[in-house]
Amino acid sequence: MTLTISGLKVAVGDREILRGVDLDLQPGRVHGLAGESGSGKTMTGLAVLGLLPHGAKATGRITLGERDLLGMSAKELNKIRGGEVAMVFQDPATSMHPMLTIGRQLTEHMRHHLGLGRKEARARAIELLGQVRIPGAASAIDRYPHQFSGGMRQRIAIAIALACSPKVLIADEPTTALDVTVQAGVLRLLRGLCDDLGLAVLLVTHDLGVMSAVADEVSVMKEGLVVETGPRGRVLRDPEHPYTRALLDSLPGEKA
Ligand SMILES: Nc1ncnc2c1ncn2[C@@H]1O[C@H](COP(=O)(O)OP(=O)(O)OP(=O)(O)O)[C@@H](O)[C@H]1O
Repeated sequence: MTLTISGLKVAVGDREILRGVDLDLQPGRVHGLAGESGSGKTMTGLAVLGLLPHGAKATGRITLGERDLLGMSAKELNKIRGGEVAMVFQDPATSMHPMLTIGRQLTEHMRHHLGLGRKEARARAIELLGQVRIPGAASAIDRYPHQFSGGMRQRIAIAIALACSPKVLIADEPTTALDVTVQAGVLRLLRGLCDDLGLAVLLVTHDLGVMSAVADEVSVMKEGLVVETGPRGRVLRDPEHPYTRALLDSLPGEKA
């Protein structure tokens, strides 16, 4: 399902944080969103999920298929969030409950959103853990988050995000907190899931290396606006905007 953001503005008090963002996410495509710290990447993702900070006001349109998410009631949005649109955050330690087994975290989600019974939910949880390549899924399901490495925890967080078969996945700096040696594996996993499940993925990252590894399209944000958008190869090799060029020039010895 296509998710289209058009003319999205977000203000907190009289401060404009997003000043008219346009983005188009397509099924089976990874759309990378780059830009300096504070440019509004995270706010864009949070706006899609209806999770903006208290007091923030959003205008414009965010359409999922035919439906406008910005016009939805809190109850309707609650159904979409975690159901049709899911999110993976930078630090899996903060998005998972430390005192609950990963099986419990996976199944609660499905029981709540999909109304599955205990047994069914557990079977699907094991299947999901296999899908994100957790070894020995049938026994891993009864362990706690701290019993896994950071990379494995992020894979589990991805499994939780996928539990209700979302159409859109927003991944906000999903590999930034990870050791470089495991980053590539998590990115490959995201890419594979996008292809296999036809997910529309928004990959928020300040890291253009991450971008060049997996994104199909790239958008670059600066001060609350998308200043450039296009196919990855074109944007990273032949940027039109001086700011994108400056971002590329700041990469240590690496060009996309
Ligand atoms: N809770 C909040 N209330 C008000 N303003 C906020 C809040 N959180 C963030 N902001 C402001 O919104 C702007 C955009 O922040 P955002 O987190 O979207 O940037 P970002 O591009 O994701 O940066 P980073 O790469 O550092 O995460 C920043 O100027 C930030 O100060």
